[in-house]
Amino acid sequence: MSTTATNRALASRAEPWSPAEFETRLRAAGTERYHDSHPFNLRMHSGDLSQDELRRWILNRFHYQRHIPVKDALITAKLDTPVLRRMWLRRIQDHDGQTDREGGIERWLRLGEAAGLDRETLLGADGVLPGVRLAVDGYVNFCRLRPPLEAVAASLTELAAPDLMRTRIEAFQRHYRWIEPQGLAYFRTRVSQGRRDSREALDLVLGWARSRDEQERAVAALRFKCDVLWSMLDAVDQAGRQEQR
Ligand SMILES: O=C(O)c1cc(C(=O)O)c2c(n1)C(=O)C(=O)c1cc(C(=O)O)[nH]c1-2
Repeated sequence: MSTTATNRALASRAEPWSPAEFETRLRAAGTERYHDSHPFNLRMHSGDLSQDELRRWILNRFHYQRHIPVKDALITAKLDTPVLRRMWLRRIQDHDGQTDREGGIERWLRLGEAAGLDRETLLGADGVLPGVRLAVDGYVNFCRLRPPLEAVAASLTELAAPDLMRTRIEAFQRHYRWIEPQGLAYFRTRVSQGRRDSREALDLVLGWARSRDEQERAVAALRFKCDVLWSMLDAVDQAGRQEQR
C-alpha cells in the first residue's frame, strides 16, 4: 500500500476531530501557506513592485478571476438541494453580474484600465504565463473531479482573503498612486463578499465532514488550494526576474 493509502486507512479508523479542533486545523491550513506571505505579495505590500510587475500580476490574476465562476458552476452542479444551489449561484452572479458592465470580472477589468491595461489586452490573455494557466486549470479540474466537500473546502482560502484585501488597498493607496483610485473597487467589494462566502463554506464543510477521513480530505483540499495560489505568484515573480536579466 502507498503511504497515502496507508494514512487514509489509518485515518478512516481514527476518531473524528471535535468540531472545534477540525475548525482550528482548517484555519491553520488556510493561513500557514497562504499567499499573503509569498515574496511577491510582500514586495507588493512594501511598494517595491515596478509598474510592469504590477501590470503583469493584474493580467495574470485576471486569468484566475475569470475562471472562478466556471469552477463555481462545476460545484453548483454537484449540489443536491435548491438552497445550496441558490447559495452557490450567488457566487457566480457576484463575479459575472446580473447584466453587462457589472460584477467582479467587470471590476477587475476596470482595475486593469486604472493601471493602464486596456480590456482587450486582459481579455485576449496573450500574456498569461504557462505556470498560471496550469495552476488555474489545476484548481478548475480539482473542483470538476472532487466531491463537493473537497471542492468547497478548497474555497476556504477565502477565510484569510479579507485581511489581505485590506492590506492590499492600503498598499495601493500608499505606494502605487499611479493607479487611479476607482480601480480599487474590486478589492473593496471582496472584503465583505469574501467574509460572507468563507463563513458559508466553513459551515458547510464543518457539517459535511463527519469522519476523520473526510476531515483530513478537507484539510488536504485547502492545502492544495494554497499551493495553487502560491504557484501563480511563483510564475509571476519568476517572469519579472527573467526580464531584469
Ligand atoms: O486576491 C486574493 O488574494 C484573493 C484570494 C482568493 C483566495 O484566497 O482564494 C480569492 C480572491 N482573491 C478573489 O478575489 C475571489 O474572488 C476568490 C474566489 C475564491 C474561491 O476559491 O472561490 N477565492 C478567491
